[in-house]
Amino acid sequence: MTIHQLYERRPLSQSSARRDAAHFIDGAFTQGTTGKSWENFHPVDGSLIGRVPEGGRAEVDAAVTAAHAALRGDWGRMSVVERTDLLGAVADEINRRFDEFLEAECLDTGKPMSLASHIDIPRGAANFKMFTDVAKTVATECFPMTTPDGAGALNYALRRPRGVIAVISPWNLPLLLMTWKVGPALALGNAVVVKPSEETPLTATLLGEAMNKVGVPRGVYNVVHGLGPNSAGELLTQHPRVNGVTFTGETRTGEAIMRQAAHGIRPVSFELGGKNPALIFADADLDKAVEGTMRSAFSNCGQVCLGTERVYVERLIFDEFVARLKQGAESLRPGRPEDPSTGIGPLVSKEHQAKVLSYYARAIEEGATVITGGGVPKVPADLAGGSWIEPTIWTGAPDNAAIVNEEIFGPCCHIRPFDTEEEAIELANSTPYGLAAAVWTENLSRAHRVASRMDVGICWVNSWFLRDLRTAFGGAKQSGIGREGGVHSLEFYTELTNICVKL
Ligand SMILES: NC(=O)C1=CN([C@@H]2O[C@H](COP(=O)(O)OP(=O)(O)OC[C@H]3O[C@@H](n4cnc5c(N)ncnc54)[C@H](O)[C@@H]3O)[C@@H](O)[C@H]2O)C=CC1
Ligand SMILES: O=C(O)/C=C/C=C(\O)C(=O)O
Repeated sequence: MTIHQLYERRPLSQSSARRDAAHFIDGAFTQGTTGKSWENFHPVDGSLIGRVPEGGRAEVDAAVTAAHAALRGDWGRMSVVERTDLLGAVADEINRRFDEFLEAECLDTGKPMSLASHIDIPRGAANFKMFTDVAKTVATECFPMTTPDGAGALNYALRRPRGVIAVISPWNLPLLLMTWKVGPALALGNAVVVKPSEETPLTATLLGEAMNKVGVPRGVYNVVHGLGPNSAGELLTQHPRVNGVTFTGETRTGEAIMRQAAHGIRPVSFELGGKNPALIFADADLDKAVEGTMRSAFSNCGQVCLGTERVYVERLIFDEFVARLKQGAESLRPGRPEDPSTGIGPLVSKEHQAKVLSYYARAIEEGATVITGGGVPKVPADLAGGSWIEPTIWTGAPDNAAIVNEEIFGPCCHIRPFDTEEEAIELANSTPYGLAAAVWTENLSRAHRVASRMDVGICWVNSWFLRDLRTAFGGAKQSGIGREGGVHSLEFYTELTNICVKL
């Protein structure tokens, strides 16, 4: 039976029992001691999924203490092979319980199962597998040197785990983005305390069960739920015994976390916001460019930091491109995650819907022309409680408009014509962000030339979100600090100790 057949008769929100989340500290699930909690709602219809406990100082302290104990205990003593075998088993366990992870992720986010079953959950498992390979093949540098007595000396560098890593993760790709950090952290011998987004607590909690099932020692993987400021997020990133902080989310939040991590000089690794451009040249394969931009602007309801919110199209094909993207956007039918014909899910929450709608209103004030969308779609009565939004396309806004410069994080883009390659490059680089770009052209020389001038961490040519996990991933300018992925993750998750041996 396929996952869609499983849910054919009953919506996901009615087919599962109420699910309360729990902290996972030192290998055990707990509701903690604060007595505070919040309600977690299904963004599709506003139904209650369950309650989430809010962690405080006691939970954060307990989790950090457990993580240090794990580093001093069995986990710290394991060989790389033993450690990576266990993490391979975690990946297998995610795959074995694939449907449970899928259901939890779609309950929390409302995203279509067709999307999460192809991207979120498989990547959750792959993030563990990939970094076990990296950890097993880490090389080290060695510099033989001469000394005045002629005997010489040998320098070699040992890579050691950094220690206890705080992982602060967002709600748009909850399991994928959390394991993208937990995978390398653990493979390289660290222990983690995760503070998942308050919007999406379930898959991080479920991963605790997988860790216990395969025998990952207690204290290696900890989860403390809570909010950001004045709550578990701030307490964790300020905690004096946390040795490094890795974060994916909004740039302004990154600034706050950086200040918090400054106490005690803790290193940070940040993947932050974007206002990513797509450049569509007249010599592009238009079918591919339209299909790629459809995905980059609208998939996951536009809640992807790498998504395209600015599209620059060579004037010769501008009208045709706009017409075709409009047609595509209007074909996206809102629906429940379990419905295979669903083209677009809701935004993650009512709060985020209000934010995106405020930009839709701002677009009008700024003089943009609404090509399609701009509001809340009509949905069947049983979905009326959800945080739905129309895929939206604008043209004609001035280059300094907020909708052209600020990250909206919704299914929307502004399309503007350009006349020369030089102009397109200048427009693409014109925001303080520098996460990703997409260049669409069939001209090989132009592809390389333009890509090399994008001020971004990741530039796709004739594609989008094509991910090889061995590559450096991260943002330039205000879109991040550092790179993760493949051997690049070694930089943040390990400390180098140079050993100089006099011969
Ligand atoms: N570029 C990206 O990858 C993402 C961008 N966003 C954007 O950010 C906006 C705000 O959404 P949020 O969920 O609030 O994202 P956020 O970036 O504020 O939060 C992400 C994570 O950081 C935590 N956090 C917030 N403040 C903190 C603090 N002072 N110390 C420690 N942890 C803290 C949150 O609890 C959550 O786990 C969204 O409307 C969206 O536009 C949201 C998610 C991902
Ligand atoms: O593929 C990845 O590792 C990450 C993809 C998306 C994000 O980082 C994001 O939307 O925040």
